Amino acid sequence: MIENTKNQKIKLIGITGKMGSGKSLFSLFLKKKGIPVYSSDQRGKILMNQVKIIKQNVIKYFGKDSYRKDKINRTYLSEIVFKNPIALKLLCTIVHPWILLDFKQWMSSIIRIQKKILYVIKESAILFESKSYKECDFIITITSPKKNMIERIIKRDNLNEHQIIDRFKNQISNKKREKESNFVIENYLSTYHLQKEADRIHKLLEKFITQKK
Ligand SMILES: CC(C)(COP(=O)(O)OP(=O)(O)OC[C@H]1O[C@@H](n2cnc3c(N)ncnc32)[C@H](O)[C@@H]1O)[C@@H](O)C(=O)NCCC(=O)NCCS
Ligand SMILES: Nc1ncnc2c1ncn2[C@@H]1O[C@H](COP(=O)(O)OP(=O)(O)OP(=O)(O)O)[C@@H](O)[C@H]1O
Repeated sequence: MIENTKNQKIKLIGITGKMGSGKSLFSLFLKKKGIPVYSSDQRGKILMNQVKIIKQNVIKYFGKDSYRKDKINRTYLSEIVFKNPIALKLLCTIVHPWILLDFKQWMSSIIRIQKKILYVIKESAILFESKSYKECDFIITITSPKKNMIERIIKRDNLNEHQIIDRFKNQISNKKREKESNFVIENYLSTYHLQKEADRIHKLLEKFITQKK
């Protein structure tokens, strides 16, 4: 929970789920309602391109090929880290402190600009693994059948099934996520259905938050 300048409390909602579960789409539906969304994936990659120390460390430990034309070489790094948990941990150690700092700065700017919002969203595939869940007031897990997730990622990204499975192996089980979550959204129907679920959760959150004040 974060306090704005008027001592109003803004709740932090964590949205998580395995790769391709639909957490970005779910967050987008809430964003369209005016809810600020911080995407850890997106910001992580921007920071890897922009922050000099990250760049220096990534090159130091993973080699010059980690960057191509000054941009992070996602294919090269993915091939290394998603096959090797120790390498992934090292990359996370380099990048995550910067994501945490960036999130704090983002939050401060939201508090300055937005006076009326009740909650903000932090979207992260690794909300639990990174321990960020501890700062959240409510946690939403998006789940999908494995088959659907794989189909969607193949359609969206230039990845094959083996590469997708390698990433899944580095993510905690849905059982563990669900245990710590306030809401679990099953995304196995249409995107229209997911949108309706986002509407329902938005109303519930508004109700809970205003009741607790
Ligand atoms: C290796 C990188 C460059 C690959 O980039 P790419 O564009 O292919 O993937 P992207 O970052 O969009 O992530 C896509 C999905 O991969 C999975 N994934 C990414 N990082 C991790 C991780 N550290 N642990 C487990 N799964 C991960 C998530 O499901 C994520 O949503 C990138 O994933 C990376 O730098 N990851 C480590 C830093 C990190 O943890 N960032 C925040 C992720 S929430
Ligand atoms: N119910 C659905 N029906 C059809 N397509 C869907 C559905 N839900 C999500 N998608 C699509 O599947 C893809 C993956 O969804 P999304 O990007 O939201 O997943 P994610 O959990 O954020 O994945 P990642 O961790 O890789 O970022 C997107 O192209 C999205 O538009």
